Amino acid sequence: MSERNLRDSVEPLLYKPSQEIALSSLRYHDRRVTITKEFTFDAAHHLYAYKGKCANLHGHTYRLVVSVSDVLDEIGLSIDFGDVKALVKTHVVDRLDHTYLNEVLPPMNTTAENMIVWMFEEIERALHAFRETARVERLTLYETPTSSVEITRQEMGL
Ligand SMILES: Nc1nc2c(c(=O)[nH]1)N=C([C@H](O)[C@H](O)COP(=O)(O)OP(=O)(O)OP(=O)(O)O)CN2
Ligand SMILES: [Zn+2]
Repeated sequence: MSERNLRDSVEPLLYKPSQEIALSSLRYHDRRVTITKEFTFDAAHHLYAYKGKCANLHGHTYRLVVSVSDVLDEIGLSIDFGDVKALVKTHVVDRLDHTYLNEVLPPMNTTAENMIVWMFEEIERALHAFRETARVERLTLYETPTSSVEITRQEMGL
């Protein structure tokens, strides 16, 4: 292949400086898109008024799957994955990681169901303060690899 033919075939694939792209082409307008970020944390707990092994002190590696939505900004981002990471870590994950949940959470039985309602309220409050148009859409909390609970915005009555 001649040098000229090579240049002609490669040039269209090369990165173009962003100044050459019209700002309006960087996003879809007025679209709300849901993004999802996952977290893990380790914690100990026991259940009250429960007949079975989970009445005893034990631990889990919890997995929390957080889906949030927002309208796209001027460059086509809903919410930056990094902002969701910082917010969920600050308001939920770092408060629970390597703790004894029965002491750290507000007074409640530490079932996965109760925990996910509390998590939804905490994340929704922090997200709304961060950006008024942002919403929590869905949370899934895995207590073990085979046991999970889930709650949606609709189930929260929002
Ligand atoms: N509906 C719920 N049921 C149970 C909860 C709960 O929060 N909501 N919690 C427990 C215990 O905390 C237990 O640690 C987890 O239960 P389980 O999935 O039965 O744990 P296993 O390790 O036995 O799971 P396998 O993967 O089947 O070995 C109990 N129930
Ligand atoms: Zn448990």
